[in-house]
Amino acid sequence: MTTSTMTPDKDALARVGKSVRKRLDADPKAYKVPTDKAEIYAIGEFLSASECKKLMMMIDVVAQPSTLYEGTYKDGFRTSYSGNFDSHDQFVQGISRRMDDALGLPGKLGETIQGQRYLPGQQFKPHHDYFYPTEEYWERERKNGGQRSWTAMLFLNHVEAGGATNFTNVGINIEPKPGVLLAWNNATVEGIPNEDTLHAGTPVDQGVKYVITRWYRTRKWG
Ligand SMILES: O=C(O)CCC(=O)C(=O)O
Ligand SMILES: [Fe+2]
Repeated sequence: MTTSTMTPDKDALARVGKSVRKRLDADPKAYKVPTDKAEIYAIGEFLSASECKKLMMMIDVVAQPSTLYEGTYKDGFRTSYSGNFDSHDQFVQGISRRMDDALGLPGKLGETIQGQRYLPGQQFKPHHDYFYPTEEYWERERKNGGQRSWTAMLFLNHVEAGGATNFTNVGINIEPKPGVLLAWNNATVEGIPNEDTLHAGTPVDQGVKYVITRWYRTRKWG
């Protein structure tokens, strides 16, 4: 078996990784987390307070118990509530475009923005955002835009206690702060899914946590 069949979309992951890296490195507002294990960037004040508020209200409308390919709500793996936004909504389209612009990626690569809400005790245990090509779901996702490259996540509010995004192997905790965009490359520079991007939405202890996420594929999504 060749490397490219063992690692689907390897060349595309390397190419997309490189172009986003170049874009973020040139952005004076983007802060690069100092680690060699993964490419993780943060941009502060990406959204205004009123945009965050509007998105939180929209999450309350679409939120249902979160689903997963592996593990279920019942297993306690991902106990948040989440839902996809209406991709035809003009406000959602504007936010999506700004995320695409920050990363320099064409919007067609991005999945519909997903909103997520965690109440006290709720969490998303350590996981990778990339797909495991050995799993049954892969055949569908392969045709659906292929492997996930970058993740862009926006924190919408301050959480009284808990709820940090923890990059388990890197050993960093990112505390929720309203309007902060967090973006990371799920692959290595070579285009191989990066195991060190393992991350968790740690349990909320007090308050509520709201985030939105947009995952980018290597090819046109959908
Ligand atoms: O809520 C978080 O901090 C992490 C969310 C996450 O990992 C995801 O939605 O893929
Ligand atoms: Fe994730």
